Amino acid sequence: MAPAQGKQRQVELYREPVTTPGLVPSHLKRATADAHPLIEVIQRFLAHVQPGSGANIEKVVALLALYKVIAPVWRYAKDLFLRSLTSRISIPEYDPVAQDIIQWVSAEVINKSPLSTSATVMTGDIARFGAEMYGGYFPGELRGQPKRQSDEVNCLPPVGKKFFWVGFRPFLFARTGTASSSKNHGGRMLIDYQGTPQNSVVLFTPGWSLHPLMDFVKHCHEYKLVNRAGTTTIYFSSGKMDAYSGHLWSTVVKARRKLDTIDMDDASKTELVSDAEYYYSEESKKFFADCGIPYRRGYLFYGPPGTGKTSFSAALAGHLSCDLYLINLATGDVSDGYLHRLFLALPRKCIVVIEDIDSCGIGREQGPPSSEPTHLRKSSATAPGIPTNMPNGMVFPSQPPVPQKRNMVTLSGLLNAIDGNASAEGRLLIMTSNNPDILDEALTRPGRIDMKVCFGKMMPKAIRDIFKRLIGRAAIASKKYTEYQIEEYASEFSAKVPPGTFTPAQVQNFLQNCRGDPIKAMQGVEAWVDKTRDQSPEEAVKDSTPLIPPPAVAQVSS
Ligand SMILES: Nc1ncnc2c1ncn2[C@@H]1O[C@H](COP(=O)(O)OP(=O)(O)OP(=O)(O)O)[C@@H](O)[C@H]1O
Repeated sequence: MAPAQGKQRQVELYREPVTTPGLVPSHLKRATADAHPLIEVIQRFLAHVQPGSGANIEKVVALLALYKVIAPVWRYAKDLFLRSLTSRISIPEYDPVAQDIIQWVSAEVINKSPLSTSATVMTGDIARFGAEMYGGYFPGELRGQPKRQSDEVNCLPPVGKKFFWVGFRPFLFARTGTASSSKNHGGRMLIDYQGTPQNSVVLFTPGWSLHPLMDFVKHCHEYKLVNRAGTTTIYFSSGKMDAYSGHLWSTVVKARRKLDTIDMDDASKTELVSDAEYYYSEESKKFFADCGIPYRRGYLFYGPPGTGKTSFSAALAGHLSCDLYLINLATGDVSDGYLHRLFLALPRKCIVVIEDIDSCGIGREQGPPSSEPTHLRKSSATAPGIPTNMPNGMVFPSQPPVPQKRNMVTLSGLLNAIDGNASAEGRLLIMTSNNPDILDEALTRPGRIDMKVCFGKMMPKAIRDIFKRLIGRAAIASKKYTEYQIEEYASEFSAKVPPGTFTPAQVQNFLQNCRGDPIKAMQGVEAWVDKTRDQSPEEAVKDSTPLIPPPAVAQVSS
């Protein structure tokens, strides 16, 4: 008998309350309980504490059933309102415009509102990943002070919706989830020109005009420019699209490098800078348009490694207040199609650098280069029709053979990407090369390359300048030396360094190790020159890098 009693008690305890008789149809009660498991718990609890209270249970269920019916109607009404009474814009998240908006919402809505209840929070390495996703900047990164990425916690808008006011106008900001996310907010996932789903940012505002939205987008862009003065965003192609974010480019934000920190021939620097400034002037834009010339400009920077080709490109981007896009074809990961997509995704004003263009095998399509050794050849910079500003007769040192990597980009693919019909206009293209002589003429012909600039080894003035910058500034700041003394030391130092022998990277490396001490620099320079003179730039830098010996292993006698 005992087991049978136990069974009956169990049935009483867990009898199914949704089947209680009443006005609410039982299938609706069942649907409610299915949608909200908590209802089941409440009903069971009420049935347990007050077994005869069918009416109470009925009220709870009736209320929730009402909610169940009203919720989709409310959603539909809200959607109908958004569709018919608001204007909206959708922007793929990889687009810089979307990143400007995300930054604004992060800084002005999420971070300032005490009522923000959700955010995407990132820190450390994840923050770096976030920086890549969100265009490389953080909401806290204000007044040109990039924060250290490793220990900052940053709040970005969560996937979902955020409502805010700008003045008297309400806005609704929505971010879709990832391509694989089940919550992708009404299917507002954008499909890019390749048919790949992209995360997107959607903005709504009441009214039937797009103007308020466009004004807001402009406002976000200006906000970015103001808050990010003093930094340069560097985009680099990793060769693969990020499967999570769908981004073609990864980014880092760096403190803006000033042009006066690049030691090079003054005439070349001035000519390059004024050419680039003119290129982006209104007058030049009009000239290109009037003449029907595609609005593009190209430079070839050539010279030994470590002479500042990439550094100058970054400084120029900072000077022109635009972003820098770096493409390294030598990784072997970039194909013709991918390169084409990279160029399609460029904004109108930017500097694109294709690094070490000679090292990826491009230029070999038209047959092997001259058999004459590179270090004996004269520069081809005096090609007719191209303004040059390099010292003629420049002789390059012998270069170690560059290991050829798998080359997935063909010359025709590269030409098509940089100035094919589909290629965007407005960019400034810089190709860098250690061996300009082996480049195919089609690549460097006027129209594709408008200026060739040599980045050579250090001459006396540049040596004095780098000494004053790397040693003099700290020494004067310490008040141990006067400006006059530093001038004297700089001249003495430059007299001891043979001209045209060392790259800026080599001299920089030596001076850095002197830690702002001019006496140490003067004492060590002759020995350094003797030791380094015959080394290749890479060997010299490696050799002067202090090695920390492994800890001594204690001898244990048995
Ligand atoms: N002309 C220069 N003025 C100031 N610093 C320089 C200059 N050239 C090189 N450097 C320093 O040397 C390092 C390497 O420079 P960078 O990468 O710009 O050289 P590069 O010519 O682009 O080399 P590679 O051909 O290997 O890409 C950087 O730290 C940079 O600060």
